[in-house]
Amino acid sequence: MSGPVLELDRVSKSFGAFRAVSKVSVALEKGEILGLIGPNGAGKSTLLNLASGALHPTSGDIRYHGRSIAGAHPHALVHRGIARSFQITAIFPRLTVVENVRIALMARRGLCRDFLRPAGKMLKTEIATLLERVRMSDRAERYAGELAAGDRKRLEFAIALAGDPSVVLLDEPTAGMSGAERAVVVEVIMDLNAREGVSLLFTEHDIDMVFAIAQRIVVLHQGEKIADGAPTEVRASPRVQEVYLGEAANA
Ligand SMILES: Nc1ncnc2c1ncn2[C@@H]1O[C@H](COP(=O)(O)OP(=O)(O)OP(=O)(O)O)[C@@H](O)[C@H]1O
Repeated sequence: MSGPVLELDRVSKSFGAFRAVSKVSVALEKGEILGLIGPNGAGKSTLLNLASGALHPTSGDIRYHGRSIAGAHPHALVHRGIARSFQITAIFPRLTVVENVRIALMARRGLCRDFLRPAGKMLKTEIATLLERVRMSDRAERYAGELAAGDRKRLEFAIALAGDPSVVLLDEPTAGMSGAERAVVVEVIMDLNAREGVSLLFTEHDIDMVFAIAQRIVVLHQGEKIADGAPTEVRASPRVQEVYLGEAANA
């Protein structure tokens, strides 16, 4: 089927009298890496929350493969193929990397009632594949709570990928990481997109990273979309320079 995988169609979101997102339209194409940028408070996280079902739009529609998903519960969307990775990682710190991934796989496959069975060999191949995809094979037996920021984020990717998603939404995937950790996370993101054809929509404060990996960039400012295009077009936009890049330069 052609057309966007995920489409936000003139979505608005108000919190009381405050409009955090105002009539924003964004179409994520199949296999695309789309970066969402904007100054603090521009509405990026709100837009990602609307896309993942964590928030429901005040008006406008959201479609996944052409069908409206506005108002759908996040769990339902995960099962349909939209995975969300959070700014604050949602992992079990006292379990190992392998155990965390196993639980994610079991949950996605409705095997939760088997939690108490000896789970040593269950899903071994799938777990190994997921860990390989996020470059974590060598950390399989480490406790999740002892991992460095970049490793935690990659474990979180593995958990998101356990549902075999076609769309992955990422909220600041390299936040709080060292340069080296960031480089590995970027490599994993690029690889997921290139090898698996996963469509990615991500927010990020690290502008260099956005311009390095995004194929298209949407810029928000005060809840409104002010640019949407190829990185070179966005970089050249006087409006973007004025409200966003100018602000960064003055910071
Ligand atoms: N639950 C909420 N209730 C009230 N206001 C909210 C709520 N969530 C977000 N806002 C407001 O909506 C605006 C957009 O917030 P949002 O977190 O989407 O921005 P952002 O672009 O992700 O910002 P940042 O880059 O700082 O993370 C902000 O002014 C914020 O204070």
